[in-house]
Amino acid sequence: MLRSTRSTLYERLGGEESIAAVISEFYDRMTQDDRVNHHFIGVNMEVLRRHQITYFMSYALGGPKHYEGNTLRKAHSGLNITSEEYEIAIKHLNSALRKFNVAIEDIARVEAFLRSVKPHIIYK
Ligand code: HEM
Repeated sequence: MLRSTRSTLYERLGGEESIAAVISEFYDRMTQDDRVNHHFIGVNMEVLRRHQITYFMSYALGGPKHYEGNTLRKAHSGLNITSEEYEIAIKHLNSALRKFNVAIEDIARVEAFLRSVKPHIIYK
């Protein structure tokens, strides 16, 4: 069995195709959730989905793609995202990762990364 130190999260999640599926599931959940979906009114979801996929692949998961979107701080400035809304996003992403049978310790790694960028996303 591959030891976790011998492969990247990107590889263990199954590469680009699986990550795209997780991100789609994540956005389905976010846009169906009345507590947060007002943030996505008028947003080009296809562009957002693509940026998210490359963002996760390059920064969060150690994959090969290069993210070319806005910085997280710039993308979320003015959106007034609260800490509670951020927690809802974490829960939906965890559920999406579980649905695709990602190992619990890898889900924890993704969550730890996302917590490290929380100050860039929420409104203070
Ligand atoms: C949990 C960690 C999060 C990460 C890693 C993240 C990541 C990103 C990325 C990479 C983009 C694309 C930037 C671009 O298009 O150049 C983006 C845009 C956006 N995010 Fe997040 N996000 C997070 C949480 C949230 C939350 C909690 C909300 C709202 C409830 C949110 C709402 C948005 C919106 C509305 C945009 C589009 C802004 C626009 O196109 O004007 N994000 N996010």
